[in-house]
Amino acid sequence: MSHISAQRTMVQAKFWILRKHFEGFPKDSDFELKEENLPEPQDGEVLLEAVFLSVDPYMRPYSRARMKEGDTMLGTQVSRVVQSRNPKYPVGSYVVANCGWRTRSLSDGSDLRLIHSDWPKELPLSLTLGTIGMPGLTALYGLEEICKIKAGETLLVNAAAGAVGSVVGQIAKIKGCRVVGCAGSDEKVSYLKELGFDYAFNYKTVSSLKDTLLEAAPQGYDCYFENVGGEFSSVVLPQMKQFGRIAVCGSIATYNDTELQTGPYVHGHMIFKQLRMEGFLVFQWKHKDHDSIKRLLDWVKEGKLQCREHVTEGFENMPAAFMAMLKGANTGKAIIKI
Ligand SMILES: NC(=O)C1=CN([C@@H]2O[C@H](COP(=O)(O)OP(=O)(O)OC[C@H]3O[C@@H](n4cnc5c(N)ncnc54)[C@H](OP(=O)(O)O)[C@@H]3O)[C@@H](O)[C@H]2O)C=CC1
Ligand SMILES: C/C=C/C(C)=O
Repeated sequence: MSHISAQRTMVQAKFWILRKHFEGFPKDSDFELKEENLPEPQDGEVLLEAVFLSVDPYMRPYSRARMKEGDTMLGTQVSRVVQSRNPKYPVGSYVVANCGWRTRSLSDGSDLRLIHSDWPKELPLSLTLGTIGMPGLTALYGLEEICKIKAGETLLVNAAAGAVGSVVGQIAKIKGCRVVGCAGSDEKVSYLKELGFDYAFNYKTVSSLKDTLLEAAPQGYDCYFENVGGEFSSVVLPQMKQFGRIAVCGSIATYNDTELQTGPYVHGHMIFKQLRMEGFLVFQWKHKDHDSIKRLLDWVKEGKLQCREHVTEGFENMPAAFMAMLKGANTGKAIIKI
């Protein structure tokens, strides 16, 4: 009898594993879809059902640094609590969960952030994975903690139509800056103009990146929010102003490289322009997240911060959505909807 009841309470979960470490750009065959049965939650545990999942650039470098072949693809999701033996997370509540590419998961609560029940009805919960989540916090901290941006300054941001970049540009505008952004298609450039960027260009079609940067800001740049890395930076550095600040947030142009890129050395510009260049990870300011999330949410509610999402339907399409994001298919945050 007890055997029958145990069988009845199992639920099926699907999950994507890293079948083979990526070599260069990821391939379909690097991923594998698996299934397993999950038991009922034990004391302190909850059973989660994924509603929205995130695909992010960090999954590419972190796959090598933090995963071994056979591991579940890492990542965050918005999930609904469907069974609970943890009073902090009642049935029906929603959480941001750090449980990877999975449809259902058991959690002891340690990797969850509750989305408060007063979350505005008119806003999709998926924003907690984008503008009002990790990418939005990255934009805010990079600007305030690293660039220490001030009204009247000129900022350059690349991958500007993406999850982080679109928030960077808009916050810089809120703070009274002149904002120059670039992205990889004309449609994205139109979006940047809609968002209020002062100058936007398609880095894939300009005849000279150097001349375009010069035209956009003849006096140079006070701050550079670096999302891309590689050759692009070599062109930007000479155009920084004295005492310019560079927030090194990401290096997506190099994540799929099999050999290290070399470029012009930066030292001359760093010294004679007295530049400050600092790499950072968003988690450094975790202690500020609670207040920062509220600030981002308030800006969204006030209409000062606009959000766009690139939504892919279906858990089975996660690898395709991830690879498409790495190729630039997304405008705004890349999200998977179950
Ligand atoms: N330091 C931190 O704590 C964090 C860092 N990041 C980093 O920020 C960056 C942006 O992340 P996120 O906003 O989530 O992603 P995005 O939503 O911006 O998506 C990635 C975008 O990168 C652009 N891109 C891809 N390949 C290249 C290339 N070779 N050269 C130039 N642009 C390219 C594409 O846009 P396009 O069409 O314009 O080329 C693509 O849409 C990444 O480098 C990421 O690793 C993100 C979160 C936290
Ligand atoms: C947390 C995200 C890190 C990067 C580099 O994307």
